[in-house]
Parts: sequence; structure tokens; C-alpha cells
Amino acid sequence: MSCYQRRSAGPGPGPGPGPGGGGGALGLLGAAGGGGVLPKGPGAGAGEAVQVVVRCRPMSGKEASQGHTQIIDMWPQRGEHVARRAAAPAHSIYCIVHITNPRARPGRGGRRQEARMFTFDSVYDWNSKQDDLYENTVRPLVHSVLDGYNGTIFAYGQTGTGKTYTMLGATPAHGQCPGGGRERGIASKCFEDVFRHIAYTSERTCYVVRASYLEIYQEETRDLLSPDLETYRRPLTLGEDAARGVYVKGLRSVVCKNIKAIERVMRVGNTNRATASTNMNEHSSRSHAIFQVTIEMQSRAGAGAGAGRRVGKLNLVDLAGSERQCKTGAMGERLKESGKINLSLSALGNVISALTAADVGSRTRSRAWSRHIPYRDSKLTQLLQDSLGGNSKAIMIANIGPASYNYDESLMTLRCAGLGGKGP
Ligand SMILES: Nc1ncnc2c1ncn2[C@@H]1O[C@H](COP(=O)(O)OP(=O)(O)OP(=O)(O)O)[C@@H](O)[C@H]1O
Repeated sequence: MSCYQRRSAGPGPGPGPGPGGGGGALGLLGAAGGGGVLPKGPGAGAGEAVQVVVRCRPMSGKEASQGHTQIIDMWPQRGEHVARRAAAPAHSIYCIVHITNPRARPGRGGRRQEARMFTFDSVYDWNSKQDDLYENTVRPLVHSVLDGYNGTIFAYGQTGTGKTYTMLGATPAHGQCPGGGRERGIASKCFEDVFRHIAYTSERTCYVVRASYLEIYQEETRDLLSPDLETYRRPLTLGEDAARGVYVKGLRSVVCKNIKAIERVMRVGNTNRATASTNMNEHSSRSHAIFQVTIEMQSRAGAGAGAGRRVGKLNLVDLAGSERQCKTGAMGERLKESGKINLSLSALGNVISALTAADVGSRTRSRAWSRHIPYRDSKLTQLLQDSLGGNSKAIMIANIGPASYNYDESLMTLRCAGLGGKGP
């Protein structure tokens, strides 16, 4: 598996956001400057701890009928684009996303302004299946959790781009659990992998799997497994101790013995999840939802001696929509809500950028790079502190839509997630 590395490929320019660049809500490009990698994760190749992949959903029937054009092109096979054009060695080239500005006019800025190219380790186009994403990108992270490390999968992007679809599957309406069938989301596939592994290895190892489901809404933490609305409305506070690190006081945790049990927990949480409508999507999610799976493993051989105990944690994070406030028509309470969403998304971006810079510094042995990681700037980053950096691994799935009316948001998502460059 390859790593989060910002580098130019083929016809693109060198590092930097390029014309009109600059980070959006996540701002992954912002603080760190040129190319870099995050700390090495378990079982990973050199320099990989946060891997950023892009997924573009298909054009919807409504978008097509309204006459919106497709502005995204993708080359999911490494090097395909450049190899076709310049006979470059395919292995040296990263996957490419190409976005065309529907407002560009010939003569104003010329062809170079019309299209921009971004490079990533993996990209998944509208034909991609959940299985492709799971097998090629997610599975190694789940296996590192089963080795006792922490792993986090983020679904990021504008509302309506497929974050919930990617996480939960083809039944994205909130309150529904990932069902069976081929288009189950990656959450369900993770659970399946975990319990399959447990079944294969339970002769040698004892396991306890616990699940919690929490939501961060306007910087307040709520338990999505609360028994009633009143309890759910009561925000929970964060605590910190040496044994647990940062934790949510009073958060429910359910022991799950099989895949049905863990999916039931997710279903309960989904029905409780706060949703609010915006002008862009009736079921717009305005909160960050974190499904936490903690796996305690104890080797049967070492049980008496207290040896051979490991704990791995998997966080599945469905981030709130990253859209611009003016387009959603946010006013009043909704505007305040959007401000807090942007705050936590930019805090997440700053943490990732700082980790990137710190890692670059440690590789170059420059003392100036031993820097502060701003985990405490938001509840989201505080809570995920033990799963970002160090030996942990993370995957950021940046979701975009293909239609012309979403150009600004898609461009922002791509800029936040990778290296911007001019079109060839
Ligand atoms: N890869 C895909 N293939 C087919 N349909 C998709 C895909 N991704 C998303 N969709 C469809 O696009 C629509 C929007 O997806 P979804 O609800 O997952 O967006 P979202 O980003 O989670 O939005 P919100 O932030 O409002 O929750 C849904 O109808 C979903 O079924």
C-alpha cells in the first residue's frame, strides 16, 4: 500500500497549490508546504500513515436531466494517462484526477486555466465498486488493527458526494444499517473481516470486541447509543488518563460477539444520528459520526503470565459535509453550525499537516521540525489523538461529485486532499 505523498506527476508542476491554490476546510496543503509523508505505520511501506484517496460518484439522473456536464476525468490505473501521452514508465506515475472549469472561456487564461490535474496514490471513479475500495485500500488498515495498532478511516467531502454511501453502503438514508448484497459499505466489510479473522485464530487468541458510537455536533460530544432522546441531548465531556488517553466520559460501549451484533449497534446509532436539512441535500449530515471498534486480544499461551495482550482500535469517521456556506444558503443557527464544522475540519487538516511536517523534520534530523501537533484545537482531533500519528494508520477518502455545478466544492476537496497542478 502506498502512502500519502504530495508529489507532482508527469505533466503537472512542482509542489504547491498552483494558481488559485490554497487549502479549503481541511487544508491538507496548507501548513506543511512541499511534499512530505506521515510517520510510518505498521505493516506499511515507507512513510505511510495517512493515505489519501479520491472517490467520485456517478452523475445522478437528476444532474443529467438538468443539463449539468461531467467535469471530472480520472485515470485510476497508475501512469495510464501519462504513459499514453508520453510513453513514460507507468510505475513512476501516480493516479490522476482531472477537473475542468466549466466557467473558463477560451482566451481568458488560455487552456492552462481550464483544467487542473491532481495526483494521488489511488483514485476510484464512478464505476468503482465498494469491494475495489475495500480490497485495495481499506483491508490492510483493518489487518493492522488486528495486529494491535490503531486505525482510522475518514469519509470527507461536500454533502451528497457519497460519504455515507462509502461508509454504510447502498442504503444511505440515515437510520438504516448496511444491509447485505454487493454494495454494502466499507463498515460492514471491516466488521466481516474482523470476525472472520477472529474465527480463524480463536484457538490461539481470546478476543473481546467492543463498539461505541458517538457524534460531534457543534463541538459537543453525544452518545449515539443513548437509550432515549433526553440522554442523547446531554453532551458528554472528555477525560484523559494514562491508561486510556483521551476518552469520552460515560460513553456506552457494547461487547459484540458477532457481525450481527456489531451491525445492530451501528443501526441503533444511525437511527439516533442528528440530521438537518440544507438547501443541497435533504438528509445532509451536519455532524461528525465516529464508530469506534476496540479489539482486545490476549494470546492463550501468555494468558496466565499476563503476556501477549494487545489492543487495536478502529475508528470509522463519517465527517460532516465540507460545502461552502454561501451555496447551502446557511443562515442563523445553520451558519453557526457550518462555522463549527469548518473549524473542526480545518483543525483536522492542521493536525495532519503538522504530523506531515514533523515527520519530514525527523527524517531530515532537523531540530526545528520537532513541532507541536495541535490536537487540542477541536473535539474531533482531541478524540482521535491516539489514532493519528505514531504507529497509527489513517485513510482519508475524499469524495467528490462529477457535475459542473459542483466545480468549486470539488476543486476545494481535491486541493485539500492532494497536490494541485495545472492541466497538461
Ligand atoms: N459510488 C456511488 N455509486 C452509486 N451511487 C452513489 C455513489 N456514491 C453516492 N451515491 C449516491 O449519491 C447520493 C448521495 O450520497 P450520500 O448520501 O452517501 O452522500 P453524503 O456525502 O453522505 O451526503 P451527506 O453529507 O448529506 O450525508 C445517494 O443517493 C447515493 O446512493
